[in-house]
Amino acid sequence: MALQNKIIHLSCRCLFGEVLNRQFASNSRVLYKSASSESLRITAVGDETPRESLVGKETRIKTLKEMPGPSAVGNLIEFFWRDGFSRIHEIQMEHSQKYGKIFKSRFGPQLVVSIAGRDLVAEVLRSEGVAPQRGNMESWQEYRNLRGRSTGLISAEGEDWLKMRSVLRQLIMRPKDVAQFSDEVNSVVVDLMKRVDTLRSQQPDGLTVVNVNDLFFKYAMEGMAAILYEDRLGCLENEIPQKSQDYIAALHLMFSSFKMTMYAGAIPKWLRPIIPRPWEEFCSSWDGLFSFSQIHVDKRLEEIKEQMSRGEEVKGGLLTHMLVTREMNLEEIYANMTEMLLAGVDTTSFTLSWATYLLARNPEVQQQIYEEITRTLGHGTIPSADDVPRLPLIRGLVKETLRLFPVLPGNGRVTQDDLVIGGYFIPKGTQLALCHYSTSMEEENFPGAEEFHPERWIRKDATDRVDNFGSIPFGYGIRSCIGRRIAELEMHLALTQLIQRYRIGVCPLTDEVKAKTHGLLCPAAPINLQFTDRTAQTDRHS
Ligand code: HEM
Repeated sequence: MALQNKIIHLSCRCLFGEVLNRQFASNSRVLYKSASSESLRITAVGDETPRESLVGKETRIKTLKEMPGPSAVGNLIEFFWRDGFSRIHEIQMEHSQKYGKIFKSRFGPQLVVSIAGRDLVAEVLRSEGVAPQRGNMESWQEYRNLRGRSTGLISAEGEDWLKMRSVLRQLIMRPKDVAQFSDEVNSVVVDLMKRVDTLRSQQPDGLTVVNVNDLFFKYAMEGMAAILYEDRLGCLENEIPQKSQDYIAALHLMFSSFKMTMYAGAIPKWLRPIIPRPWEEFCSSWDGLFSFSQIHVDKRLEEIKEQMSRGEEVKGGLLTHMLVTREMNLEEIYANMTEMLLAGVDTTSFTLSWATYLLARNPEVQQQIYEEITRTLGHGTIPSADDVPRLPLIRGLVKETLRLFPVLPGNGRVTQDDLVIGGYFIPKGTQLALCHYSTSMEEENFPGAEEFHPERWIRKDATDRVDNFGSIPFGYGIRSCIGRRIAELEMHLALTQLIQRYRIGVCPLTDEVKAKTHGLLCPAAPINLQFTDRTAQTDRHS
């Protein structure tokens, strides 16, 4: 054992955020840690002397072998026989109830340690280094090497990731940076409302929008194009331009093969000549996505060049800034635009679908939110990013939706140091799965966890921080979602205007809709909703 007969440093963050460095002895079979210590980073330093003051307060650190978890065969049956891939969120819950807040699973040669406790998740994320690694991205990197493409923020690691992250962080991480996109987003919201009117007018009842996710997919795509490419695609028009239809089809293909993008890497390379299809589809869907982004980036680049050649001042948004400053090279810009689009469309559209579904099924909550909006903005005022802090229930609505339906039900990390988590020694290089879905459904983290209560997120006063590692749908810390503020802006502005204008109701066509995992947590059946114009009468009754 690598740590045999050595002193280990345990660096733990106490309740007040202070980092405590401790030394403990290890011998051939037993490692020790303080019973009260939390996240622990371990470094072997080759000294055998235990700190006397700690002796007696210690508990034994257990090994991975001792960690409970489902058997490898059980996992195989669960995933391949019982279609576990579409029930990852449920399996998380079942396993955490059965094996506890930390357990191990084996997927072929890959050992994964699942962390299903709020405080343990907090420990892992709070003890991260400067460039955390999310998971095995080998297949993504292999595609990029094959085509001479750059990695983007999702697929990059180490120095490459740090460089790109520091560029993008300055541009889109703070609410005030994305507030400047308010007008662009609102112009897309106007098109969204027109589209709602058109779609419901095509139904016999004049109210129903069938499969709202299709609508929100187009809204999210249009919104992302407006922000990322500084361009409009016409996805929400009655007649979608052919070019944009092709893009949408390409994106649907990309998203529908998302599972493939996640699992193609799991198929060993030597199997590719025998089963070539997964890898081929994986590559061709990436080809489509990269070329989609490249067309838009190149178009903006040409416009900038022309403006410069005419001696005009170049003004613009995110892409213009990136192209003019060249803090990233062109290939890195293509890659980041591609990966941000991939990350930003389905995530936002599924969340909007769930949010409207929850509003429809909870009319009293919808009415409270409507009243907050009219009280704060009056009737018909178009909200901007600056208004959102004055609409705590709209923010609570998005948070509560993402708690109940976290688009990414789990997240990954590869440990970059030896760690002790939950009393177990976890060697460097171990794949961790952070079980966000199960922590967000735990009663001890969220009383009445199954219920929809947007108001649970409202702060009572300035000291009341509703930080809860039980629900961190955008992740936490240095490697968290870079697009969080963009996604929130798109969702807050769209939901505020939808609630202002319509009473959203359940439709007889839709019964209860369950969630399934398809890469992301998405509705297992189409969500059909009714959008009734609010009038003086419907304003008062829900
Ligand atoms: C409801 C909407 C969204 C949700 C719930 C969401 C959630 C997440 C989560 C959980 C992660 C992983 C964080 C971690 O590993 O700690 C992530 C990463 C990421 N997201 Fe989002 N996301 C959303 C929208 C967006 C949007 C709109 C964009 C683009 C503008 C975006 C771009 C990214 C990127 C580039 C990363 C990788 C960051 C890095 O590795 O440094 N996301 N997102």
